[in-house]
Amino acid sequence: MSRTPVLEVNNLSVGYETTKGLLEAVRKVDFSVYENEIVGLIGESGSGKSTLAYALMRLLKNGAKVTGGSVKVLGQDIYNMDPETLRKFRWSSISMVFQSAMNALNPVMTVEQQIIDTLRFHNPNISKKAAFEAACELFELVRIDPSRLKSYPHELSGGMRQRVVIAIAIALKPKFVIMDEPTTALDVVVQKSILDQIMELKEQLGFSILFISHDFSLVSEIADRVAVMYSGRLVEVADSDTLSTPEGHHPYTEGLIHAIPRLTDKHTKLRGIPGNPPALDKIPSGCAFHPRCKYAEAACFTEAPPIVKTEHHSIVECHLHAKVGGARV
Ligand SMILES: Nc1ncnc2c1ncn2[C@@H]1O[C@H](COP(=O)(O)OP(=O)(O)OP(=O)(O)O)[C@@H](O)[C@H]1O
Repeated sequence: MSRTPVLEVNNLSVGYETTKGLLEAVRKVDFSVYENEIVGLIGESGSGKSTLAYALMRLLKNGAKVTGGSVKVLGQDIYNMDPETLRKFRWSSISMVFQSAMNALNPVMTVEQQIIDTLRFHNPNISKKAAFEAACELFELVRIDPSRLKSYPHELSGGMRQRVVIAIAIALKPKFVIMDEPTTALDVVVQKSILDQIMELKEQLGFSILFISHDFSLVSEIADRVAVMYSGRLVEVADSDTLSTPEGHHPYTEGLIHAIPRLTDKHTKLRGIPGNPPALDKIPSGCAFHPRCKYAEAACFTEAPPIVKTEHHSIVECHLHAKVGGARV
C-alpha cells in the first residue's frame, strides 16, 4: 500500500554562523512523515532536534541557515515559496507547538484575542461572531471551558496554557503539526492528560505529527516510528514496536534504551551513555558516536558509517551493522 507523505526531507543541512565559522547542527538528513503518522524525534540535548524543527517551518533564527537539501510539505518545497505563499501555508498546512507555552503566548493579550488573531490572519473576512464561535469550539476541542477565553496566559495553569498553544496550532486544521517537547515543563499527570488529548485530536482531525522529545519511553509509546538523532545525523529510524526489542539497534539507540528507568527493575542499576555529545566544532571523524561507543572498531574512527537496513526492520547508520550483514540502502 503506498502512503502519501506530508513531509519529505532530503539531504537537509542547517548551519549556524559562529565566531568559529559556519558550523552544521543538522547534517544531510533524510526522512519522511506520512499521512496520519506520528514520528518521534529523539536525541540528547544538543543533537539538533530543535534546529531541524525550525528549519522544517522555515522559521530559523538569525545566524542559522539551510546550507543544503530540501523540505517539502504536502509536496511543496517550502524554501521555494514566496513570502506571501509561505505566510498562507504556515499554520494552515504545517504548524508547530513550541517548547514553552509561556514564551509562545503573548502575556499582555487575552487568549481569546490570540486565537482570533490567528483565525483572522488567514481569513481577514471572518466575522467577529464566527471567529468567537470558532475560538469556543477550539477551546472545547482542547477541553478548556470557553469561559476561560477571556483569561490572560498568567491566569491559566501550565497545562491549560499548553492546551491553548495546541488550540492555536490546530486552529487552521493543518495536515502536519510539529510538537517540540510539548509536555516537558509539566508534571506527569498533566503530561499524560495532554498526550491523551493530542492522540484524540489527531484521530479526530487527521493530522500527522513530528513529536520531538528527549524522553525515549514517552516517544516510543505514542509514535508509530522513531527517528534517533545524534550530532546532527539521524542514526536510526525504526518502528516503535521494533524499539521494544533492546537488541539490534544503533549503539546510541541501545544506550538510550538501557538508560530508561523501569519500575519493575527495582534493583537494576541504570546504564547511561558515557561522555557527552560533541560540540559543533568538534564533531569526531568517521562515526561521530565512536568516542562513546563500546563497539567502536578501526573503521569507526576514520570512515563515515554506511546506512544499512537491519533484520530488526530499522535503518541504521553504523559500521557494526554493515559488518554483520545488514543490507546497505
Ligand atoms: N544560535 C546558535 N548559535 C550557534 N550554535 C547553536 C545555536 N543554537 C543552537 N546551537 C547549537 O546547535 C546544536 C543543536 O542544538 P539544538 O537546540 O537544535 O539541539 P536540541 O537537540 O534541540 O537540544 P535541546 O533538546 O536541548 O533543545 C547544539 O550544539 C547547539 O549548541
